[in-house]
Amino acid sequence: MIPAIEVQQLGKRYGELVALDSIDLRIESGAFFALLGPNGAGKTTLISILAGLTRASHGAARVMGHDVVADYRAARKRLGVVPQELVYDPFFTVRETLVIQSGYFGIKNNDDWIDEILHHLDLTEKAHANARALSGGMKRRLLIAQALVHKPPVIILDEPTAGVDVDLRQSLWQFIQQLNSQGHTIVLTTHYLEEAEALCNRVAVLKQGKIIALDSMHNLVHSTRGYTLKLRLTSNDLPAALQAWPSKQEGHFHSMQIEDSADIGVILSILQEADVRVQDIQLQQPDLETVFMRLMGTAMETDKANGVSA
Ligand SMILES: Nc1ncnc2c1ncn2[C@@H]1O[C@H](COP(=O)(O)OP(=O)(O)OP(=O)(O)O)[C@@H](O)[C@H]1O
Repeated sequence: MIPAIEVQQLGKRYGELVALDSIDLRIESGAFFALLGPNGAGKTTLISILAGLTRASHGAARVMGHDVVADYRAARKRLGVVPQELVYDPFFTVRETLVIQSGYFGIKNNDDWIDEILHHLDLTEKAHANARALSGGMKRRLLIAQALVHKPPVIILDEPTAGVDVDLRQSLWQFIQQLNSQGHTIVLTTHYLEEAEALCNRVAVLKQGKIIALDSMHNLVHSTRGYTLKLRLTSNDLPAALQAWPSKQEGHFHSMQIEDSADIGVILSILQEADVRVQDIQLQQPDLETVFMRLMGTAMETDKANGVSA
């Protein structure tokens, strides 16, 4: 099957700065894909190249098999991008904006689909409101609607839920999941790692223009061994016998890294011997956030070893 997105040795420089460092990436059709990374990692640069807004310095990128430069129109038609920045045309109403956007893709009589999008994004009541009169969250919803007017098989959402309230977030994800189950490929960048973990089945992590992890969400999250044991104790300090244990203080809790469940018994018996009582105990499985933080730490250590400054 043709991959939804295929990127080969793709690089982008801004002067001396390497925003993308010869990356290879294949996103299968039908995936719900998370593109993660800290600020400045290169996510938006990659998206801009795919959307034809930025020219790569070298390498190739294809959307549904169409080269984003040589076959720009075909590639662009297959892609819907929700940009990170709130850009909108202040002169038009919500509905007019969507009709005009449909026109860019040569689509006439798009009313039924526009109504459906407006409904799912809870914008029906604002259909005749001027775009400039919308709240920030509503403007973001309009951007999402604009990206969907031509029913693109590949949808890229760059931080789509920034500034969107909890209720709408839920209904937005339901809609996006519905589109994914109908066969649309979804690529999501977000700093809300919980959202990415719940929704996406594959993930790439970018750091300083390089892909430092690429795997299924399940494999990536379970690549980290061990658990976090959180303890609230009657004493502020850990007993001497536990001082060397990998741990940190988080509010009232001591957060301890343990390898396996047998460690729990060891820790509890040390506490009992030291006459320290446990007021609250929580055991946390590794999650995407733990893995992400570790990956960022490892990448920094590798950079230091290679003499790269952060
Ligand atoms: N037009 C530009 N001119 C110069 N440098 C740029 C330009 N656009 C991006 N950069 C730089 O390229 C690097 C990658 O930026 P990019 O916006 O792709 O990161 P990002 O992963 O999307 O970050 P964020 O999570 O903050 O959105 C950054 O160091 C940024 O400063």
